[in-house]
Amino acid sequence: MALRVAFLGPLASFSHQAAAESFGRLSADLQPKSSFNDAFAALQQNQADFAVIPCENSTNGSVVQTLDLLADRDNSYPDVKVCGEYYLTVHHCLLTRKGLYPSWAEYDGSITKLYTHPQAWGQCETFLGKYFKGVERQDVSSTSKGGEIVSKDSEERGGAIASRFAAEHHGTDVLVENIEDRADNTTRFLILRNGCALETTHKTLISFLIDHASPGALANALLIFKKHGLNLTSINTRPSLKKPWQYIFFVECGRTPSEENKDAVHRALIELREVTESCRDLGTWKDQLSANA
Ligand SMILES: O=C(O)C(=O)C[C@]1(C(=O)O)C=C[C@@H](O)C=C1
Repeated sequence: MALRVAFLGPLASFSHQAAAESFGRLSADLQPKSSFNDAFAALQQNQADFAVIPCENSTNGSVVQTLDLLADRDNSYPDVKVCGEYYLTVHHCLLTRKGLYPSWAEYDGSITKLYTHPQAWGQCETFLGKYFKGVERQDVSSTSKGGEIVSKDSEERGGAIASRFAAEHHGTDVLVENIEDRADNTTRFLILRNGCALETTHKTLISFLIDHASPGALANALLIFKKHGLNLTSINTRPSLKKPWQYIFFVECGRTPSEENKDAVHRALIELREVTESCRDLGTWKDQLSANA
């Protein structure tokens, strides 16, 4: 099953970008949620394996909503754990309904309302102070939500602060680009997981050669992994180049470390040496998909 990754939606938010960039290569199932609370709840209820949540911005400081959820004063999310981080460079644009203004050079100052996520205002204060002093500001659940609102409204002269990606997604114009106060504007996202659902797995890679003339030699070798509680996760072969049609087997196996199985790999290797022509321990590492505790 693909990894389920929750993030603040709708699609084309900065959180979506961060989730896609941090989990894209794992072909994850990216799940937009309408609030940070919903993303936390999905994780706690095992409806998501990970959540990608902003916690801090280089220009505007902490995302207090996230800190409040992590503070978890009423113990609603006891199993939510941080397992990683991701830095996203954040470039904001001013989005307006398609065709509303010909260009920024010809903008007549008629926008009456601006929409964005509360975090984004503070990242664009210089631009807003210069061109939109006194214009009404409406907080919305995400920058992408702001883009969606201005793409749909037909009466109002609204503007949204969001990404170029959101403009393309919602079919709005980009009236001005790079309106953030600082070109190095960066948001740090925390990667969260459910500490109960997914424990850290350690993976080990072992290679061995067996006597192909001996029936059951491979089965005997694989049974040793089973005996020591080592879960087989992949088997590959390459020609041994010693004899034609003889192979080196590469076996990857995983285990959730515990007091009982801490010597499992060592014990399995001792037994493997007895049933194989040769065998080699190629190393153990923390499985990236189960992440760090
Ligand atoms: O509104 C979005 O697009 C989000 O993903 C949220 C968020 C945030 O809360 O920090 C993410 C990155 C930017 O800093 C602005 C907004």
